[in-house]
Amino acid sequence: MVEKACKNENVDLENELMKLMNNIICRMVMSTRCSEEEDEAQRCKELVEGSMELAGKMALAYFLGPLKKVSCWVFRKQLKEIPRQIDELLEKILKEHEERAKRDGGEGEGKDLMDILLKVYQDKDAEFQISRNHMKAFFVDLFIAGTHTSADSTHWVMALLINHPNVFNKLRGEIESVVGKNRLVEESDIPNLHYLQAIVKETLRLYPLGPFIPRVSCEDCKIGGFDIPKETLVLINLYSIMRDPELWDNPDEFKPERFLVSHKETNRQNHLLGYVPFGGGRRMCPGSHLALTIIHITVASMVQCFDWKVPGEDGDGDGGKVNMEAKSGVIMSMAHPIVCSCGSL
Ligand code: HEM
Repeated sequence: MVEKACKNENVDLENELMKLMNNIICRMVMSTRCSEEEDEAQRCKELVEGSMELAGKMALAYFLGPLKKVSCWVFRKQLKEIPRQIDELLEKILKEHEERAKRDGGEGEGKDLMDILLKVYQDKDAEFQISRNHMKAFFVDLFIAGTHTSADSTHWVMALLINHPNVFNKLRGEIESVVGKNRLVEESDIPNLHYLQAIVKETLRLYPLGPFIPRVSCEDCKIGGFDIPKETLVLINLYSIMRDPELWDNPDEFKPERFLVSHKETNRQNHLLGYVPFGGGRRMCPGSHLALTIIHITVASMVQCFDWKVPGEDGDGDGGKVNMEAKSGVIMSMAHPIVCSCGSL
């Protein structure tokens, strides 16, 4: 990004954010990065994208009921091929980790998640015995659930900031007053960046990445006056809950200030007002803290270091607005990814 800013070239934000989030998860899981030379992480990214696309198509067919069985037949080749390729890649990386651990006698530095799980896997006295398949499934979960979600949410935050220069400037002012002008913003600064946190919260309220969450009724029940028989698939519409005018003042308006209240009050409000971008209950997103940490530090760095502009109608790089339309599908991504200039300060 710095290179592109220096050359005054346009940045494809969706692509850059996806690379960044993939790098972060790859580093956590297996100490590798997603760059041109290191194809393992790049391969992970491609396989995750393939799985997401397939999962989206299958989910759509599933929700349409009778098409469920037909879709398994239509996508049978991909349903076999993608998991086989993921398994092959993960097996290779697991073997490399095992060999490295043997060489280091288990004392190597910089342990990643794979090293930690391998230790539990090899420990015959562990309280819970995990298998190789457990480990692989866990890594796939982390990649599928953790990369697109964080990248797309950051994308929405930047879109709203570009379209609301007053909010952008106020955020930059906050970063300057907390961090100063002589160093880069760090993770430890985040608790003091209240306006930043409010902006991210407000973005996730308006653009929840998973707008619907599925549940299956375990017994006959009534919801909102409707009879729901046992074992019915129910979709909970998080998007509508978070734009419900009964719960939120001017629900369609981007107003981060609504979250600038004391911590205690925010918790009370979130509870009462149905703030549910990460779902709720037992199956609530277990990655919410990680996601927020990543989104906060990414947005703060992008606002601290760069000026963001999308081309205007005359294509002159000034005063343009980002189109906020969402793509149709089970994930709420931007329909028109941002391509913009990012002059560095
Ligand atoms: C802004 C980013 C994210 C958003 C908006 C988000 C949202 C969600 C939502 C709405 C659910 C369904 C919850 C429910 O059914 O009640 C979910 C589930 C899940 N998320 Fe996230 N997520 C994000 C980031 C992450 C990250 C970074 C990870 C892990 C690295 C992660 C891992 C998971 C997993 C494993 C589940 C399934 C939980 C289960 O079924 O028990 N998510 N997420």
